[in-house]
Amino acid sequence: MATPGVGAACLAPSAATAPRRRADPARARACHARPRLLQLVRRRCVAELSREGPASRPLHSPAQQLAPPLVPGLLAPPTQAPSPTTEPDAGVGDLEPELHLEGIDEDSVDRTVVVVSEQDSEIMDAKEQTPAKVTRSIVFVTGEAAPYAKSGGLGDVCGSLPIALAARGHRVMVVMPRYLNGSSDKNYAKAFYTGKHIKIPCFGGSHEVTFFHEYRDSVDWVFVDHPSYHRPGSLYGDNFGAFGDNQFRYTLLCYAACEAPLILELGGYIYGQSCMFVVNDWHASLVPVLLAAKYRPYGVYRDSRSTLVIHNLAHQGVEPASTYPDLGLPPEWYGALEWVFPEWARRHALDKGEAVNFLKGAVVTADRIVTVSQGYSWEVTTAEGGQGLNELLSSRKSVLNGIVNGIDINDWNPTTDKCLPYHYTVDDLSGKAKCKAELQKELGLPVRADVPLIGFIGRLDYQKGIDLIKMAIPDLMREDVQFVMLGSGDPAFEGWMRSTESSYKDKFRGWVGFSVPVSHRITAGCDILLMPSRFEPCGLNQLYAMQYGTVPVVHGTGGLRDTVETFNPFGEKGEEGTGWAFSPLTVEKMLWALRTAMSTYRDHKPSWEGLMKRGMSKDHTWDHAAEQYEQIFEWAFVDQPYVM
Ligand SMILES: Nc1ncnc2c1ncn2[C@@H]1O[C@H](COP(=O)(O)OP(=O)(O)O[C@H]2O[C@H](CO)[C@@H](O)[C@H](O)[C@H]2O)[C@@H](O)[C@H]1O
Repeated sequence: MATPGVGAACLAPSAATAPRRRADPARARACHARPRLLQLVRRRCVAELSREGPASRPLHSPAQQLAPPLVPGLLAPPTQAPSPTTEPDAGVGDLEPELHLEGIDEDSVDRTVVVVSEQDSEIMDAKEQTPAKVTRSIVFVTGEAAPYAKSGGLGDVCGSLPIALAARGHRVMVVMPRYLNGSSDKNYAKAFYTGKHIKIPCFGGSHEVTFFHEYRDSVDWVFVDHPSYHRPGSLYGDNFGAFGDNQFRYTLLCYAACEAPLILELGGYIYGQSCMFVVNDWHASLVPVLLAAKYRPYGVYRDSRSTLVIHNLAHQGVEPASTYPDLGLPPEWYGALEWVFPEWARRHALDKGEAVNFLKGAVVTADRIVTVSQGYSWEVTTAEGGQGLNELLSSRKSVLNGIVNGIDINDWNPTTDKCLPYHYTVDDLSGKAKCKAELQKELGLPVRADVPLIGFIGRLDYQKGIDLIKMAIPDLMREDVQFVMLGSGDPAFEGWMRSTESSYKDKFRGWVGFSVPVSHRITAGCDILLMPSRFEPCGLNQLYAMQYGTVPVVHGTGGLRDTVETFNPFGEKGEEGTGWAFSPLTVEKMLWALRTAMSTYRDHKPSWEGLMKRGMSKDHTWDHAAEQYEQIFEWAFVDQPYVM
């Protein structure tokens, strides 16, 4: 019997000797539905492994063979199993075979055994997926992923890119915390306790975490459970600010993510040591440091590589240098995380500014670095955009690339969106006008088709340029216009939104809060979406807006400049462009762009329709980006690990 493609790499003796096999989604599903087949395959692979020579040892379980003995005393499983808060998953690890597949060869499995969920078939129907040329075991590590937990664009990307990669044939796992904060608990209802738990030596103790798992859309969603993830508030803080123990919470996540591929038998067998770790932002940034400092010296993960994905350089996970011993890293690795604040940023004359910086740790240890747009990959190497890391990032330019995010078109699609009262397509926009009227009704604004309705959605944060909107509002409100803002964050801006609403009752609505359905209705119901971001690594709202025929007016920076083409009525092939990207970032320029957009809306209807249709016709799917990520992974595996 031939070895099936999915996961074969993880059990293969070495990257050099193991032929890489193509694994397609159908095969992935077949594997999950065929535990017996997998167990047989695994036994065979294990047998091959144990024939390897003096280095091999008897295998009792993959975890025993691969992890703790090689990293002495690092992550011992606790002696007593903790009592799970959810029923153990009978489906993980010890599945009882019911199907008799002996004698069926791999190819016939591919053709005949396809277990497709309703959701899967919808996705497959929507677009025929191109399989990847080389398939891999990919482990995403992230602080958030939609729909489980989301505070912004990071959650959107980590909730959809893994699915796109899995659809191309990769075996994909996403590791994130199991946040129980009251509002997100129900999202984890289908994730079950795996029976696996480990103790993590850090912060002066030994901290037990457990693993939960859900298999959905061909992706293994792995949730790390620990009491520090169970508290009210948002993911990273509450009304009093960021949680004081975030460094601890995400240290646990990183250790757990390094162990997960070695110990979790998902769909019957482990991911193993030949993985591509995709570490997102500072929350996951300790992973490449751990690979270099705590695994590779003991022979583990030498066949793995890591890619750091920078979604936002503004958050780096910086804490006092005195916390370094808490991280459980060898003292000689301090330099990887060492960070010294410039003098102006220190608190007093005796403050030496010494700190540890998680994101910096990943910048100096990851094999590849990706930013979420090409424009941003250049900006991070400049003093203006590098947030203090520009020199380091410049020194790694040869492995630094930009890939513009895609969007989840199953979630963000005006023809099927469950949050919308009416649906529409590029060929029939009548539903959009109805969505606008419904939105005006919902907001208590005068229901008028002729007035331009401008929207803003986003975190109320310095990055998003809310202060510019605040300065422009008195001028803008003199026009015949309606404006709706949805956002939460800085309490000062929240208060300003409320008071502005009471000053301009017929024109302005400020919705303070975080509501995904409302964000969909605003995206569909508005004519214009405003994004005056100071910097924007990629930006998703402008992509959603274009997908919904809403014309973006943005500051031409980072990913906004890469994705929004300014309207040109005299282009070579006639009218061109999908919106307005203004620059520099001043109130005057922003007002100029808004007024130009509004007059085009009012006085040049055919041009406006052209703008809407060109935006809607653009390909915003993940397909192209997923292919580019595969190329980055290829390059990473061609090279030796950056830090061996
Ligand atoms: N009050 C609210 N209610 C409902 N939904 C809300 C909301 N506030 C924000 N959202 C949603 O959160 C997401 C925000 O995504 P963005 O990409 O615009 O910004 P963010 O700065 O969070 O992401 C960072 O990471 C992403 C992903 O890489 C980059 O695109 C971006 O430039 C970078 O700053 C969108 O889905 C938006 O609809």
